Amino acid sequence: MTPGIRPLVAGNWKMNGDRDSLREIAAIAGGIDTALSEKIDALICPPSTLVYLAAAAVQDTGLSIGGQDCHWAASGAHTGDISASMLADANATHIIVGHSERRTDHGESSAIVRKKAEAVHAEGLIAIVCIGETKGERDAGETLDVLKKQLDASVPDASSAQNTVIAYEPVWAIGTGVTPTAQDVEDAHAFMRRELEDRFGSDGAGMRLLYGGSVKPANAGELMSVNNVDGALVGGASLKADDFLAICEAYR
Ligand SMILES: O=C(CO)COP(=O)(O)O
Repeated sequence: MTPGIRPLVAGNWKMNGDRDSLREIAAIAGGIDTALSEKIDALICPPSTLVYLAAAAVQDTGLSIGGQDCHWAASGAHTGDISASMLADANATHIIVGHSERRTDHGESSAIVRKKAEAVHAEGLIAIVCIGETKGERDAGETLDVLKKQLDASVPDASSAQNTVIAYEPVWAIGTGVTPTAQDVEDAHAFMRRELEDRFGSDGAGMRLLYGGSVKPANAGELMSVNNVDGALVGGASLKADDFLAICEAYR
């Protein structure tokens, strides 16, 4: 938590979900009651095939719908890609950029991630910029160096507390059931906060810093109470309404 910052609990469905899954999204929206939505923002990022339908299903609820990635261009000859303006047109409010699976599977550099985040901002949407070290980098004691390099190169200069969320996702904690200790998370988030304050001043102080990587109902309470952790980016446990809502409940 950071005093004065409204938490964001975000689900990244990755390459999972079909139209049947809209029921799960409706169930999540139904579980974010008024009391909870006064305390947190809640977001699900389904595959792009479902964004428009999901956004229609959650209208006037405490749940928002986002995209998982976008191209940096608004339109053009980029077969298979989707633009931030298309996701905006489908009523997405946020777009994840720079997820480690994009960086690894698609060779995305921080320079590309930055261009994508700029495209998100240009559409008036919120960019969730992901950073995080690999196991090898952590073992070599390079975690904070990696975070600094990725923050510097991935986060656009025009970022503000309103249009940008940073998600710290240690690559080795994603989908493994293994998480860093609360102290390790606190150290990483304190470091990111200092870096962002140095660069963006009060906007850096107000940016939401999410933790992601094997967040589940059993560890959400501990992880979400860590200083400078302003919410979660949840993968596997966001696919089932009961699990995702149990994570949100950490903030009730
Ligand atoms: O990559 C993640 C969210 O973007 C985390 O995934 P898991 O919660 O499945 O570890």
